[in-house]
Amino acid sequence: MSPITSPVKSVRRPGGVVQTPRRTGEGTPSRRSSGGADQKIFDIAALNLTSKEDIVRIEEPPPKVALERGKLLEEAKRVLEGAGKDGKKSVSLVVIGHVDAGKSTLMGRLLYELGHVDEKTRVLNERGSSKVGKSSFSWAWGLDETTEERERGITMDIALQSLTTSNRQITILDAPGHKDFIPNMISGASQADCALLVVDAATGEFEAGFDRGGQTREHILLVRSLGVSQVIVAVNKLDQVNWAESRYKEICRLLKAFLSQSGFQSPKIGFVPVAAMLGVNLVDRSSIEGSALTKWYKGPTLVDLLDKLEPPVRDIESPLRIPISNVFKAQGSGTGVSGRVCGGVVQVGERVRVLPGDETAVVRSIEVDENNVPWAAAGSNATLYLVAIDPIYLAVGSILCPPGNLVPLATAFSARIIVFDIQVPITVGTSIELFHHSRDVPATLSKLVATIDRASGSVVKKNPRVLSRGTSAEVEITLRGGTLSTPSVTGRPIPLEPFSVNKDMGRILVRRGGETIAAGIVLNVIV
Ligand SMILES: Nc1nc2c(ncn2[C@@H]2O[C@H](COP(=O)(O)OP(=O)(O)OP(=O)(O)O)[C@@H](O)[C@H]2O)c(=O)[nH]1
Repeated sequence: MSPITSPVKSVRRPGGVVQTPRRTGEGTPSRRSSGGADQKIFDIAALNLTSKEDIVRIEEPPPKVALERGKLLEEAKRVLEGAGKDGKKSVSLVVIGHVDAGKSTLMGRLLYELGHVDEKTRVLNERGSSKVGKSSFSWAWGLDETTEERERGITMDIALQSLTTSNRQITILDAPGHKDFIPNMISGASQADCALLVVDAATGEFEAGFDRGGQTREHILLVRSLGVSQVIVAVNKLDQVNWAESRYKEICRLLKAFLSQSGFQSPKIGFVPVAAMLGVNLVDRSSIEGSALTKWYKGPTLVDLLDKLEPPVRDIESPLRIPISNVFKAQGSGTGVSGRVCGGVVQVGERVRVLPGDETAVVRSIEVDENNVPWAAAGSNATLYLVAIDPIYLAVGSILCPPGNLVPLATAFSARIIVFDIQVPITVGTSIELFHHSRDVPATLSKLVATIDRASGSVVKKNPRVLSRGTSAEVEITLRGGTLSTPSVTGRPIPLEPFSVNKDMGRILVRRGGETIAAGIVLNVIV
């Protein structure tokens, strides 16, 4: 079969390898990676696949499976139930919020406070950022690693980090806030269990993010639609408003109402006042600056809240599903792919099928949170090093599954969607951008089957002419071919599974003209 040509985007692993993205998506600016000294640039298109080196790689004897299936499941269950390494439960957290809310600064400072960033790196980032006149971004430099991100002072792609608290092992996905990079944010959010929403308390800034068109609102709706049900809200930059309790309370009140309306339940929403740049109330608030906050705030710190995040139930009994969010050249032999395990368990030595396509690969090794592990179960954000496959068959958006239990391929499917707060109603034939995990493809809303009552699920109107804001509806979606900017008639099939079979695999987002217009779940594959 012909090689897969779907667009490639990247998720960076700090200090690791980076792949140059080749995206064609509407509203998705191309991103050039700087290729820092410790970063190896890898472009699939530039690979010389017929070189001797690659042939040797492909022929390397693959490792053997260590555990028989039943034993593997037993062990995975035991570890997940009784918690993982060091008795810590694992959760993944996407950091979201409007542009410049302070997401990268917060994570950079938190990693430092928790001892995950050494003093030498901190000083280097401080000096480097000050040299280019961006000293206020020195903490963000710990996550924004590319030259372009550092020069522009914005996050453009997802940065992966991990940190530990007393009871949790947390994988952090720092998402870009700028609206041009929403597709990358969606890719990160679809790999997360929980969200950390950062909002800027400064006068006018919170409002800019929260008003219609602001990313605070859009990110909340997106993460909830992608299955995230726990959120911590860090009300940041309180130093900018003189640590005013009234401002904090007002922001909490507005956000709580919007979060509830978006489907978050009260016990799963936490609020915490912070000043990321000064490090106040992240791990403690004992500093001089923190004393202004302690006059009225006696609640938990950010770390206290992180330490209580509850991992959702992991579906390890279901067949293996790993949507690929990143592909890169491995050091040594093979190709690295990373993504969230959305079902089942994978172990070293297993053969996996890559969909779409006819190819299989063997798992040479697995990394979770930068540690080598013998297996990875549902819920893990894992990196798999694959051998016995030509890397040209590995692409962002493809799915890894067992050769004997494939994900159906679809060019048309039915879905239940909820229409967001849109200005222009949706009509039959609307051209859309369909998002499924890290894949985005051109598609058409080919049929409006019925509008549905959100509470009872019963049909309100069959064959409606239009769908307006807030409507819930059953629709049919047909993929189109080509690229998002130059679509053609026939779409290539993509792997899709109904929500009733696998929740993580059955969620979709619908965008039009750079705006997210609906979220939904896959009901049935039609063809
Ligand atoms: N005064 C003050 N400034 C802060 C604080 N936290 C972050 N900033 C500043 O806010 C600006 C934006 O910070 P970033 O961390 O890059 O924001 P971001 O949300 O990661 O930005 P994007 O990812 O590009 O959306 C920087 O100039 C920071 O120094 C804070 O607690 N107080």
